[in-house]
Amino acid sequence: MAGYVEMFRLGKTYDTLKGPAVIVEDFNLNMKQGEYASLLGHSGCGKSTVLMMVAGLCDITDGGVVVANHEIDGPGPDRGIVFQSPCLMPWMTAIENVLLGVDQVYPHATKQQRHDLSAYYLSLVGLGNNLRTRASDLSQGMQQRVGIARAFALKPKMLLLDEPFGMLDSLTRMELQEILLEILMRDKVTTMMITHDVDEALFMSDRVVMMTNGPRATVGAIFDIPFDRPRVRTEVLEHPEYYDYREKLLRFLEEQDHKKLKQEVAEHEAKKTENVNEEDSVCA
Ligand SMILES: Nc1ncnc2c1ncn2[C@@H]1O[C@H](COP(=O)(O)OP(=O)(O)OP(=O)(O)O)[C@@H](O)[C@H]1O
Repeated sequence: MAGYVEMFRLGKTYDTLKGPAVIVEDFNLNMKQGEYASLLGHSGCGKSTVLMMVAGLCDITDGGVVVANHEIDGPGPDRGIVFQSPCLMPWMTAIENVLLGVDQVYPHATKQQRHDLSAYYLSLVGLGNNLRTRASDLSQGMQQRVGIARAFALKPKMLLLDEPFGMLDSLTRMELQEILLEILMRDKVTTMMITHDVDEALFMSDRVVMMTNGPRATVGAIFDIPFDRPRVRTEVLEHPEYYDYREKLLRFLEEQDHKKLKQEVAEHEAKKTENVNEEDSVCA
C-alpha cells in the first residue's frame, strides 16, 4: 500500500578503504500522513544513514524515498531536521536563528509575517520571552527548543529527528517530548525519530521500527503502539500493556546482541583459519 512517505528498497553502500561496505539494504517503510515512527537499533547499525538518505543529505545507492508524491533528490524545506545538537549561530538571537530559514523559505512573505511565524513557533516551545536572547546565552535545553521551533517554522511535510533529546537532562527531555507532541498534534507532521531510549520510543510513537544489525541492516520488526492520543505520560506508563511492549522491544534488541556476538565469533574463527592456511602455504 502506498504511503504519504515511502521508503522503497532503500540501500546505502559506502566506499571504504577495504572496498564497498553495504550498510543498509532493502529497507522498506511506508508512513501515513501525520504518523510518528521511531527507529531503534544497535549503535552503528545504520539508523542515521537511513535518516540522512530521507533528508537528502546522503546519496541513496539503491531504491528511493517518496514524500507526498515527490521522489526526493537532495535536501529541501519539505523535510525539517532536528539533530542532537541544534547548531545555532551563537551570536544571533533566538528569533534571528529561526528567521535564517524562514527568510529563505518564504521570500515573498512580508517581514512582519516572517517575524510573526518565527515568534509563534518560539512561543509554542516556551521561548516567547526569549525572542531577543542571544543563542550563546541560552541553556542547552533552550537551544534545542530553538532548533525545534526552527524546524516547525518551515512548515515541513516531514520532520526528521536524530536523537533530539539525547543531550538533555531527564526533566528537560520529558518536557520537550511533551511540547513536541503537542505541536505535532496541531501541525500533523509526519515524523521519523531515531532514539536509543525504549521508553521514549513508546511514549512518542505510533509505530516503532526495529533495525537489524549491520552490515546490510534492514527493518527487522515493526511494532504498532496502541496508546491513545493525546498522550499523558502517567496514563501511558500505567497502561496494562506498557511493560509487554517494553519487553518486546528489549527482547528484539537482546536477540540482535546475540546475533552480533555469534557473527563476531564466526568472523574471528574464519580469520584464524585463514591465517593458518596462509602460514601452511608459506611453509610448503
Ligand atoms: N561516510 C561514511 N563512510 C563509510 N562508512 C560510514 C560512513 N558513515 C557511516 N558509516 C558507517 O555506517 C555504519 C552505520 O552508521 P550510522 O551512523 O548510520 O549508524 P547509527 O545506527 O546511526 O549509529 P549510532 O546509533 O551510533 O548513531 C557505521 O558502521 C559507520 O561506521
